[in-house]
Amino acid sequence: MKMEKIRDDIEVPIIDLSNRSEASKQIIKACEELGFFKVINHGVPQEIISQIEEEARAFFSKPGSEKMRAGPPNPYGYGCKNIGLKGDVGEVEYLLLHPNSPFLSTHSDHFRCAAMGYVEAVKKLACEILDVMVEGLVGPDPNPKRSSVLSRLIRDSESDSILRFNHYPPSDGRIGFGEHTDPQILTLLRSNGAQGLQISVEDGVWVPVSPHPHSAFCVNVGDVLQVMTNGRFMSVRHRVAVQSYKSRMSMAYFAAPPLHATIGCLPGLATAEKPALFRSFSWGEYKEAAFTRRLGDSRLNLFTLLSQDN
Ligand SMILES: C=C1C[C@]23C[C@@]1(O)CC[C@H]2[C@@]12CC[C@H](O)[C@@](C)(C(=O)O1)[C@H]2[C@@H]3C(=O)O
Ligand SMILES: O=C(O)CCC(=O)C(=O)O
Ligand SMILES: [Fe+2]
Repeated sequence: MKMEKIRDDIEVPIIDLSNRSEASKQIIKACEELGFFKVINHGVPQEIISQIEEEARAFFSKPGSEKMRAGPPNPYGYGCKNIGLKGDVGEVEYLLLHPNSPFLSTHSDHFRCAAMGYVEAVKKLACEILDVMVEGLVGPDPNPKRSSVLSRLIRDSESDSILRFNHYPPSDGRIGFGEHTDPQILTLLRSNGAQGLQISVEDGVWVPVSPHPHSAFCVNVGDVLQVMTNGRFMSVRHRVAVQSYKSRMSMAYFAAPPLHATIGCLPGLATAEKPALFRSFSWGEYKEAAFTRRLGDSRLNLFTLLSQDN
């Protein structure tokens, strides 16, 4: 068995969004070094968070037979232990929702309202973080078309963003969600006080992400953002292994472009010294590659421009 090491001397940085110019520098640094950071003073009302957390708790406390009625996840719906379609398993049950999908209509009005309210609020936050990132990457730009180059993809009415609720039982360290990268642009995660999320800083070396202070969101770079920043930002492998008598609940908003959007390096980030690392593709093409593979498979290498290595 591969030897593993846990490093608890590294902390995911906490970034205060109320100071935009400082936040911009800190976000760039975090995305280059760890691919993960937490945000506070993010503007998402606590009431909106509490409402959806309460609905999620109520959903997971229903009897199995009732939850099964919201499944199987093909790809949206309720799932238990099986993750994706290629045989990956973990100590987790989950609900995967596409906010534009009719699947939401199988839930109560309460649930639907709370989920839609939450999605609107986290979408706004994701867009703000992406605008701050672009500012840090290319400097302030009075042209809104250029400064919103990333957030526009998320605001688009055809954006393929999804919402995931995870519920992990108490455990002695078993794998709840195996190691993987998130395929989309950016992930915004909230969790209850039970720890379990770990990020990989090098092969076999894991950094636990401490349960976020009550008000924080944990944010991570997805594969698409790695491509759009020409590898400057890192889509980092992470996993969940709960070691607690408490169960862990998490909610992840995966901010994604529309299926037809073309994904390529942002203007100015590929240069003669650092040519584009990846070929362009549509999000639909990438998603198909992602969703037909194992959880831990690397997908970005399918789009790497190999000629650069030769
Ligand atoms: C095994 C898989 C589950 C996943 C689709 C995939 O084929 C590979 C990527 C997985 C992942 C990880 C991040 C998100 O939780 C997720 C919803 C996503 O977009 O990609 C899951 C997919 C899933 O659970 O269906
Ligand atoms: O539950 C968590 O903390 C993380 C889950 C995750 O990585 C995912 O849903 O992609
Ligand atoms: Fe993830």
